[in-house]
Amino acid sequence: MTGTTSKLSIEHVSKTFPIRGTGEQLTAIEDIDIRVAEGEFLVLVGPSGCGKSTLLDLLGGLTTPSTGRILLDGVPVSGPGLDRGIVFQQYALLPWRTARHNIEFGLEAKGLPKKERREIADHYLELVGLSGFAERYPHELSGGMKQRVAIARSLAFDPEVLLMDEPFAALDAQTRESLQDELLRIWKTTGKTILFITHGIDEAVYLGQRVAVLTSRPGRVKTFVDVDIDRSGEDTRSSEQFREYRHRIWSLLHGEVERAQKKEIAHV
Ligand SMILES: Nc1ncnc2c1ncn2[C@@H]1O[C@H](COP(=O)(O)OP(=O)(O)OP(=O)(O)O)[C@@H](O)[C@H]1O
Repeated sequence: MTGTTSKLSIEHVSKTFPIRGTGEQLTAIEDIDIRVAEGEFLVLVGPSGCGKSTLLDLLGGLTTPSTGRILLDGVPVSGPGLDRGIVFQQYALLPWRTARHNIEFGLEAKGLPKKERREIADHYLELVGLSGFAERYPHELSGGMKQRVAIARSLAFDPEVLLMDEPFAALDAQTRESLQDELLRIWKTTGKTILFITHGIDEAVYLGQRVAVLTSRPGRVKTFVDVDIDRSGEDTRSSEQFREYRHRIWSLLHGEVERAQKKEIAHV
């Protein structure tokens, strides 16, 4: 895949941080090279501490790479922008705004008139299955519903890519699985390019067209796995195909998780 056809290019990106009081540097991620195609659903999976949040901060334009570069539609990312929608583990909804007004938030920043904002917000409320909940405040919604609002809010300003940082990690297993289905449906409907970060192997296999397996710190791409499974059946997660992919990714991650745990214990 060449740089010109990629929606999002992460080109040989490394990030180091100074270790306070030592004069030394910690390499959080090293030589990460990922090209995400337009409309692709790419999942990053890696052990704790491998630099997933560091990479997301770089993609969000909150920090800059120590080496390498990040391009969106061929243009270097130079700061935060509405061309990237970010959905976090914690819903980050404004508690004093209703679901509809939370979704309208990004549209206000874009300067859209009130009527248009409302129409767009209602469209995305419908897309995430919350048409009847427009007037509810976040504390009146379940965790799964709040995350649906967060997804709707990110989609409403029509970003070029959707960056998702363990968005379902705080939800119970059943809600998580139903939101995974919803997300696949939304992805098919909107054709958005999605980069999804997770610890979960099942989640990675279920959602990703392609899964990038990361190493323990410093985070590097160990390998890419193309996931080609039939998700149209009743219980995809129990299929033989699914189990084979899960085992393959588990095998790739297993050693990395052990290495990460040893490092944590040794505080290195
Ligand atoms: N601002 C910073 N200054 C110094 N070190 C940092 C900074 N941010 C992250 N690190 C270090 O970089 C490494 C990667 O951290 P990061 O939070 O990106 O990992 P992660 O994969 O998101 O972790 P987790 O899965 O546990 O959330 C860690 O060792 C962390 O301590």
